[in-house]
Amino acid sequence: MATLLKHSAKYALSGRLARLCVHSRHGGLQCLQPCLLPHQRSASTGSKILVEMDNSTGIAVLTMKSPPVNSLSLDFLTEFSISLEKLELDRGCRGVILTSALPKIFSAGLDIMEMCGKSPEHCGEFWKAVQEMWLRLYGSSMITIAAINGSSPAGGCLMALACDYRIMAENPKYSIGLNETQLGIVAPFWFKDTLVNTVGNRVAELSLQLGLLYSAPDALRTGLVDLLVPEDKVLSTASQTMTQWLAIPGENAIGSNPRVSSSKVDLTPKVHMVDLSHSSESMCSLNWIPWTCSNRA
Ligand SMILES: CC/C=C\CC(=O)SCCNC(=O)CCNC(=O)[C@H](O)C(C)(C)COP(=O)(O)OP(=O)(O)OC[C@H]1O[C@@H](n2cnc3c(N)ncnc32)[C@H](O)[C@@H]1OP(=O)(O)O
Repeated sequence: MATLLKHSAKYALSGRLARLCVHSRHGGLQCLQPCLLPHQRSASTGSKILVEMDNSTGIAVLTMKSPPVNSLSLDFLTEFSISLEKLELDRGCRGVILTSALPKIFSAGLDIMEMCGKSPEHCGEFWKAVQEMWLRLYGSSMITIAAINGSSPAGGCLMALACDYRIMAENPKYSIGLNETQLGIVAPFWFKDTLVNTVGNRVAELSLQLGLLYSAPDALRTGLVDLLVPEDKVLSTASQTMTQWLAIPGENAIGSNPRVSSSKVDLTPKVHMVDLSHSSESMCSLNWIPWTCSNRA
């Protein structure tokens, strides 16, 4: 497992996800139904994720559509990771916009029902799925933009932080942040490192210790998000921003993957910087599931 995590999420996780596609009892790829739309667009939808791909631009929109709050259940996370893996393997896809179909909510974070009264085996499977979601998103070779069109606490914030750029609706009622400590849960080091890489040490320290949820304007001030726009402009702005990012010359200029924009050059190493290798075994064991740790204490 250590070697698996040390290498890029892209290939390391393919095997497991591929097996899930075939054998998953959680639905996964089996429920993805492709269909064609005009103008070189294609779409596939599962029960919780809609993926729309524009083949002329190489931009995919991944829309979370799991009412009431897009909570990150095991089923959701499995479908999410499979959808992202499919896009990663599609050489025509260069950028992914992550957004929500639900009014007022981007994602409520981890599904609390997955953390209560479940067997240790289930908790282990769930926690691995959380890690896989993060590895796949943070380690993606595609440009990833979060179009945050609603509140996004805890694991929802982690999803947004794992993207390259964050655009949020300028609605002061929407909040975002890693509020785990408010729930009596210690955010794992890779949650922390993802936040530090975005907002810096001091803001991350205050944010995590106090479990702060920021309003959209405060999130912009602290650097948690990069841009606020009117709610009805979140997706169109994300598309425009994506086009700008994709215009940066590809890495083929320096003899590497032609799909990958050079703006991603510093991103893949972020997964390595967060040194998962030394602790990956324990991360994937029950000892490293934060809420079971606090239960034992
Ligand atoms: C180590 C890492 C550990 C943890 C990371 C995490 O992600 S833990 C989860 C943390 N999430 C939260 O703290 C979010 C809690 N939810 C909210 O703050 C609000 O629900 C939210 C998302 C702002 C939406 O508010 P709104 O007023 O629009 O809806 P309401 O609160 O009435 O919720 C609607 C129904 O959704 C259920 N629900 C909400 N959050 C979750 C969740 N995280 N998991 C599962 N279910 C959730 C809520 O219970 C309501 O259900 P209902 O049956 O209608 O009563």
